[in-house]
Amino acid sequence: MKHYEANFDGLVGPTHNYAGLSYGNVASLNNAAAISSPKAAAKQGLKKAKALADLGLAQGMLAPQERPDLHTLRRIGFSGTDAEVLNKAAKQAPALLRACCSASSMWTANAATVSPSADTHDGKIHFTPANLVDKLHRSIEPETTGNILAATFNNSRYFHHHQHLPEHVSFGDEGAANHTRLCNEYGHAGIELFVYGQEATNPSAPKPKKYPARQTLEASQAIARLHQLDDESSVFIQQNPDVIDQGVFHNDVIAVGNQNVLFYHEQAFVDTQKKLAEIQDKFNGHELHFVEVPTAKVGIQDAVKSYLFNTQIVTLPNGEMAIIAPTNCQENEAVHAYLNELVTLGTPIKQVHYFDVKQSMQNGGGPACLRLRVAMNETELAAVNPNTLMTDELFNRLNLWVDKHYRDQLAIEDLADPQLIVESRTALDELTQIMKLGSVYQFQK
Ligand SMILES: NCCC[C@H](NC(=O)CCC(=O)O)C(=O)O
Repeated sequence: MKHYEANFDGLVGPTHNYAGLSYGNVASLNNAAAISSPKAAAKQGLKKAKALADLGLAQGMLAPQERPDLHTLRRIGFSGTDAEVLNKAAKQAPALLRACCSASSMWTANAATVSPSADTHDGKIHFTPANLVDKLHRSIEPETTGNILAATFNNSRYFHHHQHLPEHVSFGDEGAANHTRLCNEYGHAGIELFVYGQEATNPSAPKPKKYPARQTLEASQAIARLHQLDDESSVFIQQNPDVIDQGVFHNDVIAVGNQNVLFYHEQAFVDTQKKLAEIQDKFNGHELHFVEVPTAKVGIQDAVKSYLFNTQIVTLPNGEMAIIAPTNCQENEAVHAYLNELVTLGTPIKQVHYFDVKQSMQNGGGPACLRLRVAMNETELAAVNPNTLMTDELFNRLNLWVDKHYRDQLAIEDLADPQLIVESRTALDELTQIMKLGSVYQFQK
């Protein structure tokens, strides 16, 4: 039986914009009110996804969400026709309108946490959409995320879909961005690392002083229970609160793992040595590579700016590992030098491939934020909705679809344009036909 780790990238939605919505995410705040290009953003993402498929990797796409989110605007009291709802929100509550227009579902690392069948008791792949309660614009994603995941992984024999965790800060959950799996081979049982920012039920435990810790230990533990993971194969690690205060709002901004490699910054975790020993112990004596990047080589600011750790580490068909990095890593001297050195260090990582995903980077989302990993065997992969899997044909179709429906430029004021509702719905309706998703959006119900 063959095994894969598929990446499901989030297709950038037609309203991609820079609204400065994510306090604690330095890029989002720094680029607030900049003019975006939804068309360029979607094409950058598609190009990266297609390049990974061309490298021989299993690659899928996840549909974006309906924005502006008229359903939420109506829920909070704006009434009338769609255009009236939008106009009233733009005048009376522009900040709420901006929250209802974000294309943030593109960062599918935050769509859900996924545990492959080799790790779970019932032998199914488990999915729990992230509730994303820390940010208003993201907290409106989970229900539709659940619909899209169910339409993509649409076979109950292999895929178990859970509801998102209760919508309270005690259960703040940001999905796979705070979850890494280490294993020998993708098809073998692995250990799942859950990295959290704070303990909700223990006020004396360490937490950041300035920026929010979006993930709680309680949420991570709930996911491990739901996904039927063993204690022997789960490790809970606290993220260093000091680095959260320096802009590391998710663990995937400071660490990433693949198979038997954990690539992380010296300052990433609390109790690092103890936790590495626990990982080693639970890994049952198999060879592990802890690739630690010292502050002396790459400081936290450089890591946050370049997104050195928001890279994807992938295993190529020839067994070598490659790093999929944003071009921002090439442009940062210290980081570029580090990556050039890394491929010579004798770790399994032998190649670096750079991609321009700047439209996403300007909102704090790198290559790793743009993808949700799903480790699968060939039977499970064959059970995935085939119209979501990247092929030459899907790539061409989606590029034409973007050309037809997406704007070249979008300014914050444009979010009040009722025409954007029509454009966005027309595009998404056509997309659900291309990807054969059925009715996953509110406007289709
Ligand atoms: N995993 C990367 C997530 C990036 C995302 N940025 C945003 O939502 C920015 C949106 C804006 O500011 O317009 C976030 O912070 O959750």
